[in-house]
Amino acid sequence: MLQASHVSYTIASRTLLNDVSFHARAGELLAIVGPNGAGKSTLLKLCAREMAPASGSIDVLGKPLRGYAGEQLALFRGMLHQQNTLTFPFRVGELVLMGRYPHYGAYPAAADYAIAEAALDTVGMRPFSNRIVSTLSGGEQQRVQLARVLAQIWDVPDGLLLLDEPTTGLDLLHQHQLLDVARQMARRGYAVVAVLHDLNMAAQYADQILMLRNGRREAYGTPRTVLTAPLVERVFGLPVQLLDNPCHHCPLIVPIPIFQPAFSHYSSNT
Ligand SMILES: Nc1ncnc2c1ncn2[C@@H]1O[C@H](COP(=O)(O)OP(=O)(O)OP(=O)(O)O)[C@@H](O)[C@H]1O
Repeated sequence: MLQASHVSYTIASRTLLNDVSFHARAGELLAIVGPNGAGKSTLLKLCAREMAPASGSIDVLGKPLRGYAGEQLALFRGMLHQQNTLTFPFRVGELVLMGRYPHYGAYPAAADYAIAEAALDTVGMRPFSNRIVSTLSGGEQQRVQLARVLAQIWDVPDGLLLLDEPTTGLDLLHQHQLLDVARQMARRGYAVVAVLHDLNMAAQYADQILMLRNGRREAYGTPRTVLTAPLVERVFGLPVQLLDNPCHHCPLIVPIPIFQPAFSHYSSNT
């Protein structure tokens, strides 16, 4: 579905991504993981065509990403950003219906309303349809934004769903619910790419993992091949123990704290 080949990105003579290649396949959820500043969001923005690579190529459905018109892309590529700022007091239902905008002419059709409602149902936010979005909690807003993106690509056969740290601000139930929805979208035939910080969530939900460090591809493959203790330790700088998750038959990463007491230099004598 999406093929990135030898992608590099430079800004102000600083290389943020260096020779990164991967394939996001239809039917699969690909997790991008890595330490802060590794280049994960930058890579996702390149995949969304919000920016263009300095070198290398990104193809979608066998065609260069840069060859698509913006309106064409909006029909099948949805992107959930880390932060979404609203400058107008939209209601929840209105905002989600906006996701359908690329698909309708002057006015939404009955099918667009139905899809917006179904997307809100999927994230459990339909009872909030009439609320002003800014009055919702952070996690509720995140779920509404996901519904908007889902509504956008709901009825296309081979959509591309890009999620940048989608579980931020969500409670335990809704973190899992969100990634379950993402995986269900993948199983419906979409290619789903999600930037995730929680390696155990990536292990549980991703079909493939791309691990970045300092803008470079450090590892790429199934959770079992990528999430090894030596690699996680090397990339994240934290010793971990690797167990077998008995519920999901995937790796379970247990960090081993190495930190000194943070306030030891403020002893009672000082
Ligand atoms: N416009 C910019 N100008 C200069 N540096 C930038 C710019 N945008 C991003 N960077 C730097 O590029 C690096 C990669 O940023 P990016 O947001 O892709 O990282 P990330 O892996 O998503 O990090 P995090 O996990 O903290 O969200 C960071 O060091 C960031 O400071």
